[in-house]
Amino acid sequence: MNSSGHILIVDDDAGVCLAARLALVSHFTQIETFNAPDGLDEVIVSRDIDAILLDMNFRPGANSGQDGLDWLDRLHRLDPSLSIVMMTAFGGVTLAVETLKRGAVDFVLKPWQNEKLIATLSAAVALTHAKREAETLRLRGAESAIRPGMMIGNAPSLSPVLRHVRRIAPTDAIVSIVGENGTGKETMAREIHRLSSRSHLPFVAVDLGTVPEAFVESELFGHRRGAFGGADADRAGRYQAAHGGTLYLDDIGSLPLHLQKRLLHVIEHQEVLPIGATKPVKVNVRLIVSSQRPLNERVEAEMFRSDLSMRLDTVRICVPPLRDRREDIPALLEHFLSLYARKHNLPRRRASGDVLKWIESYDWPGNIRELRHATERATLLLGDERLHLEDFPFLFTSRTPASEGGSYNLDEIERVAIGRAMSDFDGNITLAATALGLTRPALYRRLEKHGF
Ligand SMILES: Nc1ncnc2c1ncn2[C@@H]1O[C@H](COP(=O)(O)OP(=O)(O)OP(=O)(O)O)[C@@H](O)[C@H]1O
Repeated sequence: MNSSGHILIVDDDAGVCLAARLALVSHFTQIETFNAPDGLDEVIVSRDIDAILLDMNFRPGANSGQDGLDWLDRLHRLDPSLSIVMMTAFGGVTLAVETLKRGAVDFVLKPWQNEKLIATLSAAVALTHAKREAETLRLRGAESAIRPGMMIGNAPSLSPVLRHVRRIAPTDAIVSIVGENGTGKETMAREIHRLSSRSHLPFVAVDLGTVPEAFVESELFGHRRGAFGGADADRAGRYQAAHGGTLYLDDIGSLPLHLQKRLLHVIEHQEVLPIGATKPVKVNVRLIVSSQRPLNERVEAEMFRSDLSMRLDTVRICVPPLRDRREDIPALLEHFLSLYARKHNLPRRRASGDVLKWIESYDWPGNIRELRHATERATLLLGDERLHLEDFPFLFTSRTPASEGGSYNLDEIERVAIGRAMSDFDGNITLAATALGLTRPALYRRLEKHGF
């Protein structure tokens, strides 16, 4: 029997490592041995390991098993799907039970019987594979809910945008998407790709705002081996990687001036010249770019070439901020609540009318991304299944400061005091009401009156 599997054996006794390797080598695809667990965390995050056979004691004379338990905890936290089988010459039943409670999948006593060792590790590898497959399916299920085609939104301010998207998607036109942070520009770009004839070919996204300036050229257009120090192999750029499909350049306004002419050339000739290459490579790519502000503002500031701006900005799609499409907030909230409940295996929380009203009236400066993160946080903080104002303390922080300047208007003073109390007590109604000298219903009435 040969179980495909990559096994690590960790024991300070080189003889034990050798004996285990000999017993296992013809049954698994790869065996590695280590005389100490130091550095194991790096190994398991950087390589595809299927099971670990881990000793309990690593220091001379130690026999308490504490080292093994500590490493078991550490590795298990790092990758809960990875099966760890413990081995010891000293452990009795108590220690065995303790390791199983802490996440080990099984326990082997030294000296072992080879058949038993092989069977235990085969089962451990199979378990790792099953857990990873289940995890992949679960995440795939969870993510698919936010994949293109499942875009949430039918607010009146979004409908003309979506109509426009559907009209231009099947063409090869370059599209420029403009919108604030987190409004869904990349989601929109993916939707355009999905609705185009290129949908079965790659969609490649590059956030130009995060690529250091010195690397942008190589990132986009690639390089040949030896083109510069550190270029030890040919590398295709993202433009080539998107061949046949769509290239999405986020934050196009930050493309360095000296590369703007090159991009224009690539668009016009549909060919890229990797750094250090002598012959250009033909590419067939549909380009979608995005920016937070219209590109002509960068042109006016002399940070962007007007010829490139005109080429990129012929079809412009403006994604409205969430505060201008509040009608979509309940659906988005519901969507993220069920997404994160599934992703984290937690009960799905429900938003009652009052909480929903406040969430809807908040301005969401970070737009859909902020709503998404706030919903994930609220799911993880799970107090009970109903959402409470305390789960969204920032709803009040942003409303507080308007009139710090010393207004004499009693109504205004009341509004500021309530905002501050809600913020100081993280949205906890009972504590805020007590601090303000009000009953809970009275505080609710005033929150409503002041439009919190
Ligand atoms: N219509 C939508 N329905 C569901 N989820 C959405 C929708 N639009 C955006 N999202 C989610 O909101 C988050 C932000 O979206 P996205 O990354 O597309 O925004 P962006 O405008 O490109 O952000 P940035 O300005 O940072 O580049 C993502 O997690 C995305 O899945």
